[in-house]
Amino acid sequence: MYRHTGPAAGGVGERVTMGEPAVAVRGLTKTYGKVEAVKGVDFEVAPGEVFGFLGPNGAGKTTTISMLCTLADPTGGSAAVAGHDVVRERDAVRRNIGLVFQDPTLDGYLTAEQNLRFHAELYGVPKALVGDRIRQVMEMVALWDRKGDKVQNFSGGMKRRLEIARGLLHSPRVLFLDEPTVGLDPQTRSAIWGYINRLRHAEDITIFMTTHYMDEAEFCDRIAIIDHGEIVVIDSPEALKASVGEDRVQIQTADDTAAIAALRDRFGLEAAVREGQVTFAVASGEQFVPRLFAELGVPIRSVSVSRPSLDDVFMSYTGSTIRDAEAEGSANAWMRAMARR
Ligand SMILES: Nc1ncnc2c1ncn2[C@@H]1O[C@H](COP(=O)(O)OP(=O)(O)OP(=O)(O)O)[C@@H](O)[C@H]1O
Repeated sequence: MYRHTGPAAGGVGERVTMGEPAVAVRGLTKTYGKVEAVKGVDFEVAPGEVFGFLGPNGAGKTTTISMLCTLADPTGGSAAVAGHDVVRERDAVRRNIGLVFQDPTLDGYLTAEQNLRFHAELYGVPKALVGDRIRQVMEMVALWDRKGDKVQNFSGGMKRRLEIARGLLHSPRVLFLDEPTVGLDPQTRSAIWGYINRLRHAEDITIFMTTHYMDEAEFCDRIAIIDHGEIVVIDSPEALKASVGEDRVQIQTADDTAAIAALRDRFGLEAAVREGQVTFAVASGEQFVPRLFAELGVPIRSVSVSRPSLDDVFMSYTGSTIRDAEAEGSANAWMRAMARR
């Protein structure tokens, strides 16, 4: 549990030397028995960056973040956070990081403020600073007026906001957010992103987050796409979309197999069924659609054309959409569970 991972009391917020990466990872590997959860990943995150790990369920995001937060031991490679090795300098790493994980770890029977005071004590935040700092972080997530309420009466979104406030309380150099908005309604998700965006301007902090939501990945300065434990590509969302270039066309047809064959034979296009629709990429979708209707030879029920999105980037680099990858992962998990019976 989170509270057991606190560092020895003492120091808050050691400074990262200028120019030193906030996170530096070399050949980081984690295996669980036969499962290679993370297969030797390499990347660096610059100070002040919002860096996102984007991948479907089971891709290895939580395992990576757990190793960076010293909650899991790597089986190979190395990682340094705020200049400290995650294996040899655990306490120094823990002093310099804040964590917001998927499962809430707040004490429901305590008030919001009591939860934060408990955390401040655990992290050795100087007593003279605690009151002001609690107010500052609670105002940042718009919970100051609820400070005296028991957390068990909070909504899911309020709890997540309080966790973010708690993660920031000891002025960490790097804030780790594992799926910060998973399970929340769209309105609360967008509010949380508002807080995160304000936070990056208000605090001198690096943010490392994981997500499987494409729209959230758009907020990151750079994203690493992770699939089956490997990083497939790292770049800014804009550069990744530009690298894909082509428009995505999706059609619903009376006969998908015939449509895929016709696209290959008549237009030289490779198409596949994605999310239940025949999907392919062309340079200019709008210009291509009239030709498609005229020449495909298979009745088309509907057509949609979209500019490259991170979905297309994901598909282009992994050969699957993130939703199909998640569906495949669930099916595999189900088959493994049935095989064990
Ligand atoms: N403690 C564990 N024991 C055995 N296998 C594990 C353990 N933790 C993770 N795994 C396996 O490692 C792989 C990566 O899991 P991980 O939780 O890192 O993925 P993820 O990308 O974070 O997915 P999610 O978004 O669902 O959390 C999966 O195959 C998972 O089943």
